[in-house]
Amino acid sequence: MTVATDPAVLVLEDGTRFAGHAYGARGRTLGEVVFATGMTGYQETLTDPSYAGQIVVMTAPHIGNTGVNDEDPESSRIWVSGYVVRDPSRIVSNYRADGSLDDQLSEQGIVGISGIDTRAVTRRIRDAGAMRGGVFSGEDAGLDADEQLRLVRSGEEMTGRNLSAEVSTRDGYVIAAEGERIGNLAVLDLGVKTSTLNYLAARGFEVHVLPQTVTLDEVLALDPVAAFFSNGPGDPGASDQHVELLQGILRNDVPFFGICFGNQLLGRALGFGTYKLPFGHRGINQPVLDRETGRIEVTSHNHGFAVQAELGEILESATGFGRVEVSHVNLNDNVVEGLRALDIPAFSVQYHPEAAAGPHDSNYLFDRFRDMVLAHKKDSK
Ligand SMILES: NC(=O)CC[C@H](N)C(=O)O
Repeated sequence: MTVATDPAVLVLEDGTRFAGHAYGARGRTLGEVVFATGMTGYQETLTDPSYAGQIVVMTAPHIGNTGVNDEDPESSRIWVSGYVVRDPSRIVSNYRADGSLDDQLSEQGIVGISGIDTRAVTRRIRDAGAMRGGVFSGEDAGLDADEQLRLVRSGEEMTGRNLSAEVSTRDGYVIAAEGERIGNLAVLDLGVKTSTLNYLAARGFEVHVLPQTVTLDEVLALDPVAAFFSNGPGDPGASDQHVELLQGILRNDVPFFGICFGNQLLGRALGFGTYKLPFGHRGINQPVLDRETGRIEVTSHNHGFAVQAELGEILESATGFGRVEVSHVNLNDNVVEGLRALDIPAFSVQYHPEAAAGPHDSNYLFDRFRDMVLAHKKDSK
């Protein structure tokens, strides 16, 4: 494979410019520039719908070594709006590979840039916070620098952005339960990852994946043993309709588990606020404390927002759902990483127990969910 040498530039909204080479599709793309620290798992990152609207900078310097395959994607396509790497691999070297990352980015129209000092970009974002940015290549690389900056600054801010409609399934579908069947699980697809669905089906749930427009009546018509809200892109503060849906689900005594965006929506449903982190957590090496067991897990993350809640004591839901506690905390920065309601069967985590890509330390949460649902089923008989 030859590595392209035609010019491209990454422009940040503060005016910083990083010159590099075109990678993937040529053209221009805009988005929020964020960095991801995983040393492995670029396919899982690229296909995670939560990255919609974001230009992802990989801090691992060498990307593309293992090419691409059909087994690792977390959804049907690449969702990042742009991709920034330092040193793309010149060869594809893996027995599972059936193509190169560069080609796949081109095929899917994803504008990337290589030859970038990704450490410098990361330090800039870490110091100044996530910013809007743009990648310009092909003819757009030749645009006037002022024009490029104007375009970047005309891009949408992530704060206030609702992206659920862009990533959610249009039609509902079902994944059959494996083993002993527990019952129907209503899954709100806000950008769900395939691994999550597989883990849920493997725990005995008949997984009904529902579009983000689903109504409470439609959810209840499934006679669900539980409900699940997925990860997803955008600002949880802009998802009022999903907060209301969740409140309806909780009021109907349906047990609930949420991941990432789903955790933020549980936070809001219980009456807490959400806020934007300076540069977020994205990677597969984030230490999280499970306060119930005292165990520390190394976990997979991808979030730029978080739930605002006191860590110290037992809290009271301002929306009438009783007592709540912060169940998990990030040990790097004390950000809330999980919530548990004490008076209703509901909990959620801000990180990714499906671990794609990433360590499997937190897989137990799917068991905890199954156990909670089975206990609730028994109690309500
Ligand atoms: N992975 C996710 O679900 C991300 C949730 C939300 N979009 C955030 O950035 O915080």
